[in-house]
Amino acid sequence: MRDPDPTGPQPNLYLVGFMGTGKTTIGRAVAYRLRYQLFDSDHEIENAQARPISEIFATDGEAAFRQMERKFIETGHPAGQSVVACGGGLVVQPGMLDLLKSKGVVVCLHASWETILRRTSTNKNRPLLDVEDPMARIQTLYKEREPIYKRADVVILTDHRPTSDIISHVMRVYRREARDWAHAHGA
Ligand SMILES: Nc1ncnc2c1ncn2[C@@H]1O[C@H](COP(=O)(O)OP(=O)(O)O)[C@@H](O)[C@H]1O
Ligand SMILES: O=C(O)C1=C[C@@H](OP(=O)(O)O)[C@@H](O)[C@H](O)C1
Ligand SMILES: [Mg+2]
Repeated sequence: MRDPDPTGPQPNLYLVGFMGTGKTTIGRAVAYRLRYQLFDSDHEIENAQARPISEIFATDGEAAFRQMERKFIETGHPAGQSVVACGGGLVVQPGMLDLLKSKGVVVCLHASWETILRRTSTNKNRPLLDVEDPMARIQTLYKEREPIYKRADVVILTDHRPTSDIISHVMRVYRREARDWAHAHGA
């Protein structure tokens, strides 16, 4: 089903949250329903660099990747009518959450550690979890990042929920938050 209210305010929607919470999957579906452009920060960086994230991490290191994420957010996408599925660490950089909030609505997808482990164990393209004990790494990183994720405009739980349910929830929340965002930003 497409958006029932295409006449409301149309600020960007930023999906943030830990690896495996469904940002890429949900972002694609929500962009389709809103008839917005979809940007996935990971895919944008891989395209610009013409190499996979694992290679960027291995060759240039994580700090260089974070710079690429920052550059994408600062210059690489339109100011409205876009859904941006962010890589899990993008929003954790200093100042980034407030920057995203100034540009649009920020929704965080949440999942338990067990769900994250299950959803990320099927592929090896997340270098930070390509370690001997991925659960320990998930827990450490999550604890570090949680204070930032909790400061999103809205946090949506995704454990044991079909994607269709989460998509509807994100749509509902986006419409409400978009009105508040437009009001606060005089848009
Ligand atoms: N609600 C869900 N229920 C079951 N599997 C899901 C759900 N959301 C995402 N997935 C699966 O989890 C994996 C990671 O999803 P992805 O969208 O890549 O997450 P992220 O971009 O947050 O890392 C994919 O295989 C996806 O199909
Ligand atoms: O959390 C992170 O630091 C990362 C998350 C990944 O994106 P997803 O959250 O889409 O898996 C990707 O950007 C990179 O592997 C680093
Ligand atoms: Mg993703």
